[in-house]
Amino acid sequence: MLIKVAAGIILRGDKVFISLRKASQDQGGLWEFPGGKCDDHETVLEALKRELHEECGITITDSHFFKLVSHDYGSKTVELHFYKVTAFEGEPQGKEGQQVAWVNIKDLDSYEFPDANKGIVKDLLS
Ligand SMILES: Nc1nc2c([nH]c(=O)n2[C@@H]2O[C@H](COP(=O)(O)OP(=O)(O)OP(=O)(O)O)[C@@H](O)[C@H]2O)c(=O)[nH]1
Ligand SMILES: [Mg+2]
Repeated sequence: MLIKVAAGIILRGDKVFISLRKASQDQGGLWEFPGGKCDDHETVLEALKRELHEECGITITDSHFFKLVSHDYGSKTVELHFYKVTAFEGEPQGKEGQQVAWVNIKDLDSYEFPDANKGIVKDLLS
């Protein structure tokens, strides 16, 4: 099964906004870049806008494609489309009750992310 996912790297100065996946979710207890699965007939950018509005309460006004990562978790393969989100309206928050944090980009490696994110975290640190 191939799952297409849009994820936003929400940036403000030298900080990035991350959220904690709930224990009940896949990869629970790990930090992530907010986002989610693309619906049928939806572009990745539409999915990114919808998911960041649903999960963080923001409206994206500027974003740029950053990287595509395919990762095989065994039971499924995710195709993660990462976008840098550089301008938005509203203050990001955990709209679904998830724990969230603004962290310094240089400290990103002290947070535990899913395996699929390891390369992205490295890229952001370099
Ligand atoms: N949003 C997000 N998902 C990620 C990241 N890294 C990663 O491996 N994933 C995987 O991508 C898949 C889909 O993401 P999701 O669970 O956020 O999807 P969703 O918001 O539509 O959730 P739902 O199906 O509960 O409605 C999950 O299997 C998740 O583990 C990441 O940085 N951000
Ligand atoms: Mg999600």
